[in-house]
Amino acid sequence: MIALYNTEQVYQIEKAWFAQGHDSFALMQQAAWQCVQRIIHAVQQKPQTKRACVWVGHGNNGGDGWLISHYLQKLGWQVTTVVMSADSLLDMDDMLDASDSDAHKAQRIARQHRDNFHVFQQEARDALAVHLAADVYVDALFGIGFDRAPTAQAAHTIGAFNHYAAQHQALKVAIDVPSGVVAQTGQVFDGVAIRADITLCLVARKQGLHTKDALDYIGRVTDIPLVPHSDSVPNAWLLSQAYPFAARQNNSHKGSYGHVLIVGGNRIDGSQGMGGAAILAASSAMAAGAGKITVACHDAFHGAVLTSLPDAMTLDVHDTQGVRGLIQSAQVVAIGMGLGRDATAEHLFQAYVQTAMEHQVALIIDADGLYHLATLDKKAPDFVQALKAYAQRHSVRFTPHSGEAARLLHTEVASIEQNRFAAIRKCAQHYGGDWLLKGAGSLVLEEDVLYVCAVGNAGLASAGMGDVLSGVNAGLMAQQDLDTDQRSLRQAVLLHGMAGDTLTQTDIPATWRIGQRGLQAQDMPAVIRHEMTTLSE
Ligand SMILES: NC(=O)C1=CN([C@@H]2O[C@H](COP(=O)(O)OP(=O)(O)OC[C@H]3O[C@@H](n4cnc5c(N)ncnc54)[C@H](O)[C@@H]3O)[C@@H](O)[C@H]2O)[C@@H](O)CC1
Ligand SMILES: Nc1ncnc2c1ncn2[C@@H]1O[C@H](COP(=O)(O)OP(=O)(O)O)[C@@H](O)[C@H]1O
Ligand SMILES: [K+]
Repeated sequence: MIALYNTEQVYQIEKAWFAQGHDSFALMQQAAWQCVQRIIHAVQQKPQTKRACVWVGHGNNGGDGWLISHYLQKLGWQVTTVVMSADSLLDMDDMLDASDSDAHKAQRIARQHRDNFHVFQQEARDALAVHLAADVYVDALFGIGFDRAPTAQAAHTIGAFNHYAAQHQALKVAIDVPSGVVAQTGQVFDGVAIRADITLCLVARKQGLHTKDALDYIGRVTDIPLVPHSDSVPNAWLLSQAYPFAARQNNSHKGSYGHVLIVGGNRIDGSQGMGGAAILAASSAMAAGAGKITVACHDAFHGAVLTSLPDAMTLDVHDTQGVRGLIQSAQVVAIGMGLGRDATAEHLFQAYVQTAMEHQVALIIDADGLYHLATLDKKAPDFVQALKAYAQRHSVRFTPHSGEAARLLHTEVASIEQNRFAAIRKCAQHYGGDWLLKGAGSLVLEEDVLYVCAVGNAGLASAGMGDVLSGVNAGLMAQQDLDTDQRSLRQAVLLHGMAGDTLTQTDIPATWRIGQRGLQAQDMPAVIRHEMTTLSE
């Protein structure tokens, strides 16, 4: 698994390196030289490619850019350097000063040899345009120092980079981070960021590159580690490889693989109801290999459940006696998918979770279950505290998307989105247990270790996909013959994402192939089963 670091950790790694007596400017030179090697490698298919346009900012990322310009020129390339702001330009008549920053040293070296640069000005874009024909566009505007919404000048420069690179059909190479992407969080403000084909990530892989908005901007990421840092503890890990499943024992029976109870699929006040949520969760739990499934849903849906999933048993979700009885014999209760948000559903939620705790049953709390949990956090704090205490000793998984997480933390969605890494940690601190924060580049916090999911795609952005995931989760958790990794939350998230990727890949048998548009939750269970088989081989 690739280790992911937050911005402070990256600065810390650099600091530790310098503290050992290494020179910071030498590191910048190394960074630039290696970037140049990668750029040359990237264009080797087209050896006539020797025109670069390097856009530099005023910080150290810009320093990398000045040196990249210089080295490419030395290698015979035709290079234009575009400077974001005239403020960062040095007076070349001044002597090199020992207190010069690394970025200034870099600029001085580049300009001493050949002063071929232009200052970007929004109002004079047309005059600049004639200098911008190039095969490779290098983005050295901002790196990890970019941590807030761009200024107007930054936004205009980023926009112009994308515009002219597209006009010249240039390869877009981002140095360290595509400018406009916050390396800490993956956030991009109002779609203003460099759309890179390649990101050359310096020193250590930044956690924000693989989640949220960043996914649309990073292109292919290549690491240039520069300094040894294997002893530094990363903030998270990039999840891409599921654990293989062990074969089943010959001498086993359905009881060996656990009983899953799905509680959801309710119907309130004569509404159409949400029976589909329970059906999707149940069929996915079955596809993930659970031995036995019972669906506790509104009795209006019992016929539908049996038609689509004859392997399941049904029970009326309002039959509290019956459901409580079944909870005692289940290995896992997955509660909330289409449970409804009225007072009766809230009462059922609290009662069933209480029973699961009394009988030490593993829990998955999703969808409307999370809605009630947020309400109960204010209304019945003792219950929420008891659940937290229970989660210290037993398996409890909470699986919100940003909207549900916001409600659980009694805040706005925007504040979750601003820093999903911080949000998932807050959720776990407040409620205990293991957490999944869903969305592009989902975050998993399991046994206090943070993961960023590198599989899955926007085809999964359709109704019912979360219910499928709850089912996979429940199905894996129920199978006690599997080891902890194989039953883990991260394994469920991986299987779900992998099935989505398989369905939307272009190089797979036509039977499985669909597309991101029109991918439906009901397409998933069969492919989840296929992924599990592939992993078992
Ligand atoms: N010697 C070193 O420490 C090394 C640093 N390296 C490079 O240095 C980069 C980090 O450099 P810096 O810390 O100087 O940061 P940056 O070069 O990323 O950006 C710095 C400047 O941008 C400003 N800024 C931040 N957000 C902004 C926004 N939204 N709009 C406008 N301005 C904004 C900051 O206030 C700061 O002045 C790395 O990403 C990497 O490219 C590499 O050369 C490796 C060695
Ligand atoms: N753009 C995306 N890229 C990757 N995964 C996504 C994307 N959009 C949604 N997903 C995944 O699909 C699932 C959707 O779950 P959820 O929002 O709970 O849907 P629902 O409540 O409709 O079932 C989550 O696992 C989520 O991470
Ligand atoms: K950059």
